[in-house]
Amino acid sequence: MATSTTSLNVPSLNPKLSSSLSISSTPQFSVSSLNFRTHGRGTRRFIVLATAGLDAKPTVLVAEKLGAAGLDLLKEFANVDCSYNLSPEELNTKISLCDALIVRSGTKVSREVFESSGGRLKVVGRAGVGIDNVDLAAATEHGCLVVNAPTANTVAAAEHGIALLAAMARNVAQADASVKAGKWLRNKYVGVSLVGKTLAVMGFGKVGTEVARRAKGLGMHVIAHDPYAPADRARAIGVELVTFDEAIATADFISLHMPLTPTTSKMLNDETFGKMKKGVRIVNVARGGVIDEEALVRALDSGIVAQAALDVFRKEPPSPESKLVQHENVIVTPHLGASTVEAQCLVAPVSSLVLPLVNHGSDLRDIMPFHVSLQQVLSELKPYVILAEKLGRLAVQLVTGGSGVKSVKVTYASARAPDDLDTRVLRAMITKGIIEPISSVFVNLVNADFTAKQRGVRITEERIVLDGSPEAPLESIQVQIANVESKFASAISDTGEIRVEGRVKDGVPHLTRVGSFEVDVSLEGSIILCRQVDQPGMIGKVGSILGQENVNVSFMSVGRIAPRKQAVMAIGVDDQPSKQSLQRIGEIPAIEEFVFLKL
Ligand SMILES: NC(=O)c1ccc[n+]([C@@H]2O[C@H](COP(=O)([O-])OP(=O)(O)OC[C@H]3O[C@@H](n4cnc5c(N)ncnc54)[C@H](O)[C@@H]3O)[C@@H](O)[C@H]2O)c1
Ligand SMILES: O=C(O)[C@H](O)COP(=O)(O)O
Repeated sequence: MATSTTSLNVPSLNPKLSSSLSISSTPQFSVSSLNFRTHGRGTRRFIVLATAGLDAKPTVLVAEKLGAAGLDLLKEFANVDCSYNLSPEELNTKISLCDALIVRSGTKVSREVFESSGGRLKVVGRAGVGIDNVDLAAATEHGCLVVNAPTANTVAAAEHGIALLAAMARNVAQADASVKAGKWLRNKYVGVSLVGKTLAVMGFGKVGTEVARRAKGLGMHVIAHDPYAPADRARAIGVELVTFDEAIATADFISLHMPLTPTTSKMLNDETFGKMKKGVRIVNVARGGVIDEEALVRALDSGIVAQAALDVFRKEPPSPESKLVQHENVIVTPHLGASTVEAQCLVAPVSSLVLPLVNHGSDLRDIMPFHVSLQQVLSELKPYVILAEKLGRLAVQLVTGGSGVKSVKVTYASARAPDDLDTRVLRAMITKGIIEPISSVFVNLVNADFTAKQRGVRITEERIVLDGSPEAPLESIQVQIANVESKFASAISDTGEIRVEGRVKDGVPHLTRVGSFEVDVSLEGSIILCRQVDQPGMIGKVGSILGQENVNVSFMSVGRIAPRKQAVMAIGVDDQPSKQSLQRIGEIPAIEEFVFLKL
């Protein structure tokens, strides 16, 4: 019988997996091991799982340079095509001949790539953290798995942030260039000191935390802004969590470490630069898109921003004529945050994940820590899976910064017997909904529980067993987040938690409760929630503001405690209203609070 061999990166996939792999002692599998030398960190051992019965080696396209260890492993078990710097057209052509694709941040894995693959592409391996270059929705639609290495380059990115911070403060790059040009300008390149200065770390996740630790070692006063980070984690290393406005208004240095999401896109813009301390210095090793680059040039020219050090750009590579790149007070590096020998060694084994997923991706049971019938997920549970993710997404967007999401309770109401409904897929999707919008982690069925635990999020589940027909798997799903404040006070239930509840109606997920208010709005597009004093004409007023901007309203529903008392209006919109329209809605006298939520 022909034998092809696959390997599994046990440590980074799921720490529990080693136990589930003990099934591999069946005659179908043989297990051996492979050692990766990781510079300065000893040797890491990866289990290699040989699978009998698969005839052909998979073909893996490596579209960007991968560490030697990962490449060697791939070459042993797959046909490897290393083609770098492909144009989008070349990638689209090649992909139809490939089972897996490995990229870094430089390759755009667009919808066209998945469409061009004709169904052959099973896995995209991202040898690094950020997956904003992969169209995840298209990957899901095409049944393609995406895996990344979320922690492998954390230290490298943090070290690069600190390198840029110090180099910027002491004009290292400019001074180096001038000496090499034959000049000796000791008076021109007088720098500023770091000690005693306030550094605002924006995004207190993996990289942000490591930057904060190092900056404290340099004698800086470190504050951080992260709406979702728990204050106790910050306190533990002597960092104070503050609001966005406080962070930017008090900082001498700002270091950016949030993911690029619709909320963080162009977070630094004309308005926010205007609130900064004059002469602030900015470091960005996160993503270029979090800064409005034209606004940064204006802020540099006006002196609001004294200097900037940038590793990342909205478009990479940036145009060599870019005013920002050429600005004398800006130093730049070509997205080098993860580019250390050590980090590339650590991200390379992502290739060891790709191979088993190619071979077993159609039946995830082989690699999952639990057994779930994908058929069941795709048919019966599908709308509930979507509902679960969207409820998680809504709930986390209702949280105000400062307190951090730590305690999530999910309540399933169902007429099914407890052992007749496996809620683990739903829990994973709620975790995905809660964590993905606020982080660069890609949450899937395999890593959901581990990711939640790693971020200190405790998810508890409760079942309410209903009388009646068990034909539908679930009546409702409720998500509650405890011990947090909400940016929409009406989302807080009578017991003090943020509460959202949803149901599936005619196959479509609906939001049916916010806090103590009953609403009914289908979970498509985006949602505006308004609390108002119940009175005639409110739907018309809001509708006409949105209509003037050609924003299509898909659904409107009002839930009230009693006539003419407080009510919550939920408005489903297909398009994103402008800031001005949202502001006008907020200015309607009867509206007491409102929030815009993206699904
Ligand atoms: N330059 C590089 O080579 C390089 C290397 C590694 C990571 N990165 C990038 O750095 C960023 C951080 O990576 P990470 O691994 O620390 O991710 P992470 O998910 O661990 O941390 C991101 C943090 O940002 C926070 N956040 C989300 N929305 C926010 C907002 N609106 N305001 C403030 N904080 C917000 C999240 O709560 C989270 O704690 C990512 O964009 C990643 O792609 C770049
Ligand atoms: O998201 C990441 O992992 C970093 O931005 C590094 O990207 P790279 O793998 O292209 O260096």
